[in-house]
Amino acid sequence: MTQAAIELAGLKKRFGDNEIIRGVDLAVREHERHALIGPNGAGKSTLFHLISGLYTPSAGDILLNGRSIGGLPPHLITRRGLSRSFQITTIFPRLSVQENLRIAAMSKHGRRYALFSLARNAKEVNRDTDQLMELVRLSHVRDKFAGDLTYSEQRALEIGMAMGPGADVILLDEPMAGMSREETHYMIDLIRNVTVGKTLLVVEHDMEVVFSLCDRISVLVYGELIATGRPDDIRSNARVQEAYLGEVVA
Ligand SMILES: Nc1ncnc2c1ncn2[C@@H]1O[C@H](COP(=O)(O)OP(=O)(O)OP(=O)(O)O)[C@@H](O)[C@H]1O
Repeated sequence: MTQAAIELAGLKKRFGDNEIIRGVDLAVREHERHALIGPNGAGKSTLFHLISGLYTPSAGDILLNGRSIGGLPPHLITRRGLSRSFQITTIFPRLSVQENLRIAAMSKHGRRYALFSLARNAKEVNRDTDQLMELVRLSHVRDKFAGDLTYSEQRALEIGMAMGPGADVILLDEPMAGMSREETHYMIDLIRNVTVGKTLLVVEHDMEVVFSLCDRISVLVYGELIATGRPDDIRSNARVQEAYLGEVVA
């Protein structure tokens, strides 16, 4: 059995008297694509904020590739190999696609910058930038301002930005939000490609995306996981049907 890429152990988050995450245990396996679903307000974003270091756990622990990251700030968690995208777009609109991805690629090399290795690093950064651009299929718009891209191209760029730091664990928060069916299908394929050999944890409301993209699914309801399993098991799980899926898939 492979080691978990992300492990949550008795994880809790309280805001004042309100316990939003109420003791979550979860092991996201290395190299799996794992979806986190649940009704509005279940705590999905809060869980992402905890894993990526924006929030500090009230109790419990978070392990990344077997090492505790609970309470570490976001930049140190990124350095340990975890990267995330946000519900809101986080690209630089007045920079080109190439410049945006270059910034992301540079953050991978940042710590190794030294006077005598500048030239070599610049070459590596350029190579990584081109690779990223190909991976998210934006080479044909490399010189366009990010702000002038179509909506789905911007989301693809955002995924490229998240991949840039060389992360092997990727968190995507509602990557399909606001997309047409056609754009959604394109994006499923793109995400499948960019996450080969990586671990993906994705929050997504679109059940077609979840069922076709992910190996396993976890269902969060009122801050507690009520089920984790393969798509077919989740689809036929009576508790999940009652708590969530019944409302979503007619
Ligand atoms: N900083 C905060 N302070 C107080 N309460 C918060 C804070 N952040 C989130 N909450 C509360 O936690 C609950 C869970 O919110 P969260 O955004 O994590 O849910 P979600 O499952 O991501 O919902 P959605 O699907 O609508 O995005 C909500 O009741 C929200 O009001």
